[in-house]
Amino acid sequence: MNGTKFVHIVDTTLRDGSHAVAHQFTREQIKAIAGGLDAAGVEYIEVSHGDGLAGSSYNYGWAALSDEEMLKAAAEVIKKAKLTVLLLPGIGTREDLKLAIECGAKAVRVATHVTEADIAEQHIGMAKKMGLEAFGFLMMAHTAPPEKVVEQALLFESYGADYIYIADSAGAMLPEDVKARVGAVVEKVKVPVGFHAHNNLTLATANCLAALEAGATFLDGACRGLGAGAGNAQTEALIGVLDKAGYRTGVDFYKIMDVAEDVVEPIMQRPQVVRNAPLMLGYAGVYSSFLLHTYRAAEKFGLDPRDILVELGRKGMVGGQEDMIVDVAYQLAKQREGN
Ligand SMILES: C[C@H](O)CC(=O)C(=O)O
Ligand SMILES: [Mn+2]
Repeated sequence: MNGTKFVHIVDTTLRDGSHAVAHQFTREQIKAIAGGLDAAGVEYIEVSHGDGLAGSSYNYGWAALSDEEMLKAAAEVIKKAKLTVLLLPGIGTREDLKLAIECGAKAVRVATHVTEADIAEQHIGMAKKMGLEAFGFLMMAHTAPPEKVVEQALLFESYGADYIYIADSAGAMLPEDVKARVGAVVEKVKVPVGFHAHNNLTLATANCLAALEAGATFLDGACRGLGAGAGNAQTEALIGVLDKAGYRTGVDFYKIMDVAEDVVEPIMQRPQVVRNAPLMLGYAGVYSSFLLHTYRAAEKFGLDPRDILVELGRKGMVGGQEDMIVDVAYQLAKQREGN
């Protein structure tokens, strides 16, 4: 039992979940989900295109709504939670961040590849100057050893980040991998540390517990797990598990289950189960956001999505290289023809 240890919950249904609905959330859906999460007591509600502010594009996928429309819809119904946005340096700009604040954002997660924290210096600095809570979010953390993750986390901290997040973007980590990275970072930084899981290997909730054991105090979830690849840790399940394990979250278990079942489940385009391709994402260590792009490329070239994912993993493709998926599929198809 963990006595009275408090775990801060960031729900990312309306951001990571955007990947799972091909960025087509409507105003009504955003209002219903954000309102439900707020009433359930979720502390941070992340709302953005799946790839962050200004992510709507040919490369990442066009969104049904602009950032402004999404954020305003959420802000209209949020009474207590902190409206949070994601920003990837190189995609989102100062202007996007200013707009997000005008729409009610209180926190930003500045996300970089795990070895590229240095590109976030200006963005974290300007977020702090603008009065936002700033998270440094290290993506694809399984690709770097713990010492490297620590080095990068310290950079975020030196830029003024209030919190550091370690993201298992490919859902590729085992609990021991999570403990090694989260534990090493917790030991070296002074700010609180969080963990963002993907369920590609069915380990999202177990990995969240491993992160807490290693000293994390922030966790991400998404209702029904709605997120890229096989999705994220299921917020409602996480709340139940944390309660049983003796942690407090301030989130009402019944209310969050109702948001998941009555509001999120009806809008899901497919059940967030671990099908073969998402499982292969985790096994091959591929960025979860590549899943839908891979399905499309597989269909176009008559390939098995798993073969494309294995090749993407072998090539070490990272977020931002979505355009290379078609290229890899084309090369594989040509090789097959040759054989
Ligand atoms: C931009 C990514 O989708 C951020 C994220 O959720 C991850 O790396 O995982
Ligand atoms: Mn994610």
